Amino acid sequence: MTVQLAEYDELKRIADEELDKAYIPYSHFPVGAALLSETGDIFPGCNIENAAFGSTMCAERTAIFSAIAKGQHHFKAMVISGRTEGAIAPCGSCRQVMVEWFDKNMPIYLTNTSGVVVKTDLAHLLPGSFDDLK
Ligand SMILES: O=c1ccn([C@H]2C[C@H](O)[C@@H](CO)O2)c(=O)[nH]1
Ligand SMILES: [Zn+2]
Repeated sequence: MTVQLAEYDELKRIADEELDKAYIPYSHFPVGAALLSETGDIFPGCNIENAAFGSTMCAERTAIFSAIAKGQHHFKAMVISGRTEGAIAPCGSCRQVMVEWFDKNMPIYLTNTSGVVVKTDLAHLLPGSFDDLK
């Protein structure tokens, strides 16, 4: 599965843009995501916190669930961004949700706003995952 450089650049731009949309009154830790569907549409996501901390939604799942709600089931790439020192890393819950929707080798780019980019996939992020359907 190939992702064009222009597609990556657009995903990265949107993931970075989402950092300013994150609702983070509790952690002050913004996360941005952008998901490219097979149809070429891009679904943005930011983290959205809640006073009941467990009701917080991560940026990655915001993007994935928004795409599903639009009827998209097939995806080509995801970019995640953080204002972190190194590359941002998705939490365990997000990795499990990704397994439900992404191919094991779909490119996932873990980035920050200082130029770090790590290209990975679910085979590396969640090896040996529980995966009933595939
Ligand atoms: O994969 C992750 C991990 C954490 N966060 C958010 C949740 C919370 O708002 C903040 C601190 O955990 O970062 C994400 O958006 N994605
Ligand atoms: Zn998460």
